[in-house]
Amino acid sequence: MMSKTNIFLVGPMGAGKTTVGKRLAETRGMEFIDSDSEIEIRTGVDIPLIFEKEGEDGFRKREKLVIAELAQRSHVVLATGGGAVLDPDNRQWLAARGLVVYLHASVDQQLQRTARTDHRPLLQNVPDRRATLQRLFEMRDPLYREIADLVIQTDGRNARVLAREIEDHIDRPATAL
Ligand SMILES: Nc1ncnc2c1ncn2[C@@H]1O[C@H](COP(=O)(O)OP(=O)(O)O)[C@@H](O)[C@H]1O
Ligand SMILES: O=C(O)C1=C[C@@H](OP(=O)(O)O)[C@@H](O)[C@H](O)C1
Ligand SMILES: [Mg+2]
Repeated sequence: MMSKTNIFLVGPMGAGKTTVGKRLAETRGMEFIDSDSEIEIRTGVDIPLIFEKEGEDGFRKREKLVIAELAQRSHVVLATGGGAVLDPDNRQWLAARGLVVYLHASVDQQLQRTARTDHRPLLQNVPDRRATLQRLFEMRDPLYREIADLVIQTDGRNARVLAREIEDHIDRPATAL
């Protein structure tokens, strides 16, 4: 499948896109790119500062530029940010240019895996992190599903197992996908 040489990971914060993506790229000998890291490299500042100075809108514009460009690459594993699918153009580019893997996680699991992080501005200074994650998830889950070629349940499963499950799917004959 020539058009599917890329693997694009989508899903909510704490699904493990960055962690699983790195591992997958390593085992398959592919380049790993994280759209958030790419934005930080290009701007020279971190994501929270971009939100602070430019708001979420400013961040989304930068995210869109990066995704438009990275989706044109070949043979990459791209971990997107949890909100990358909000933009219809982003969804179209991702769907057209790679195998889209939705890493699914329950809100409880998202909450656990984002507990110690201070680099996710949407979860900072909110009165109820669970309610915030729940609201985002309800809004975004249909968008992840809209473009997913593959949905992987991540609750209680480690990154190694998840990377292998994705590999198993990729290496199956195309008819079985
Ligand atoms: N399958 C997993 N099992 C346990 N912990 C995980 C798993 N995937 C990720 N983590 C941990 O959860 C946190 C968030 O993971 P991350 O890869 O940054 O998620 P995302 O990029 O989807 O927001 C990190 O501390 C990471 O080590
Ligand atoms: O869900 C979101 O809107 C966001 C998720 C983050 O990426 P991760 O999903 O990798 O945490 C990052 O892009 C930014 O903080 C916004
Ligand atoms: Mg990430």
